[in-house]
Amino acid sequence: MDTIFALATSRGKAGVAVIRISGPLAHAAAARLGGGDLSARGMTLRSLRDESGAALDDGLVLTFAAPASFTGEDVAELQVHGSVAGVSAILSALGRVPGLRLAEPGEFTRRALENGKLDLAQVEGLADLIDAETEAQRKQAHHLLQGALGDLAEGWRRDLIRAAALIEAVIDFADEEVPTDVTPEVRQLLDRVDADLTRETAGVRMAERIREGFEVAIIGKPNAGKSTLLNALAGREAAITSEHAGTTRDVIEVWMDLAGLPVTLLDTAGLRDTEDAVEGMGIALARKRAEAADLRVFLAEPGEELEVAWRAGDIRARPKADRLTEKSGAISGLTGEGLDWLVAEIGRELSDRSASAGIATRDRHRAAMERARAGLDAARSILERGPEMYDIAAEELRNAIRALESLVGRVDVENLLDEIFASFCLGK
Ligand SMILES: Nc1nc2c(c(=O)[nH]1)N(C=O)[C@@H](CNc1ccc(C(=O)N[C@@H](CCC(=O)O)C(=O)O)cc1)CN2
Ligand SMILES: Nc1nc2c(ncn2[C@@H]2O[C@H](COP(=O)(O)OP(=O)(O)OP(=O)(O)O)[C@@H](O)[C@H]2O)c(=O)[nH]1
Ligand SMILES: [Mg+2]
Repeated sequence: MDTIFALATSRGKAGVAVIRISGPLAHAAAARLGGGDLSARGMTLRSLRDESGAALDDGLVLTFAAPASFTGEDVAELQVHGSVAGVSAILSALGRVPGLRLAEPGEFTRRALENGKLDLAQVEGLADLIDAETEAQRKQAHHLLQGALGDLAEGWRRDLIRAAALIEAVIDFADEEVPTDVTPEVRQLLDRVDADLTRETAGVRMAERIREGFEVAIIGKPNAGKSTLLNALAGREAAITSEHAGTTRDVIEVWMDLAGLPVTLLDTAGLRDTEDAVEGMGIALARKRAEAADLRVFLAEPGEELEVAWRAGDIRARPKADRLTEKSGAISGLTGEGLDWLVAEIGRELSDRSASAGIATRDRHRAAMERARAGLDAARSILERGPEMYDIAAEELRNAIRALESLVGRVDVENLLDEIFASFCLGK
């Protein structure tokens, strides 16, 4: 097994930078730069030198002995000054240590997976955690990293193994008097797992929204103040505004952390009938994006017709509150009136929806759970046909169990790994 190393913190100026080394030569390599023996697990301050004895930096050297490390291998860390030149000198010196090579993106985590330190769903959780930019994303990712999906899958797997064992006992004793009818217990086990799988599968859609972000489209007539509103919420001049109706044509996207939720706000062209071909293209695009968005803010007076379907949860905000005497439900991007109300409304609607998110977060999880359910459903209906069909039912249950095992990467993972690790940072 190669010994690999990489900068684990991001490149550039920083207080401290962490360089991680993992593999059989990790401790020897750290000792080579740090001078002298290092304890099996501990931290010492060392003066780091290259092979000619020239000083590189002073840093903390940490050692972890296999298997008690992040990767499960011998690991050493150099925690050095976060200097661009310093880090690059140390990385070059490590590159000259025979037997060491620079890690591929995600390679430390891949080793943690191979050594059973993390399961595949935890690896996905780790990737999501590193990508997390809002509180909702952080919580969801951390839950996955802690092994919540593996724990769920293990519970289901145990139930299905018990159900299969009960059925197989009947098959094995087919010629003898079977003491009890196993079907009530089997049915109960299968019903319970089926209900859990149904709920978790339904939650993936919302978990995906939290992972990828919600789209909220601002729509309204030209000149309603959509772009001014977008700029006020974004806190910067993301869109051009003017007194001319028909200013915005392209869809302007602004990412923001809205009450802990990841949201992309869309500013769109004002909706109206127009003879102008280019404006017409902008309006068609506005409609299309508004229809596809998770939520629409109608910046319009009640009764104003926008020809975009109103859906449950959509929000109406009346424009230009500063010009109104009756201000309820009105906002102004110009004066800031009502913006707290609008943000709270959007936040409340999206967090209500987020409550249905489950632990599973990806298409891969959904597909595995759907395969498990298909096997389980097949087993259940085959069981109804009597004991002579039990061997086929047991086979279906084994398919379901296998699908659950793929959830945590116990089986069928090889072809997935390259894809999953391709998105990892170098040094993770
Ligand atoms: N300096 C540093 N900080 C870090 C990491 C790291 O690798 N280095 N991590 C990297 O992602 C995260 C922490 N994750 C870690 C997970 C496991 C082990 C580890 O040594 N596990 C051993 C021993 C556990 C123990 O001492 O209780 C084990 O699981 O056997 C270390 C870090 C975040 N902070
Ligand atoms: N009094 C007042 N004027 C506003 C308000 N919001 C925007 N305006 C003004 O209304 C005009 C149009 O604003 P925009 O934000 O460009 O309107 P829009 O809805 O993006 O317009 P289109 O892009 O053409 O669809 C500008 O002159 C703004 O300064 C508001 O809350 N109160
Ligand atoms: Mg505009």
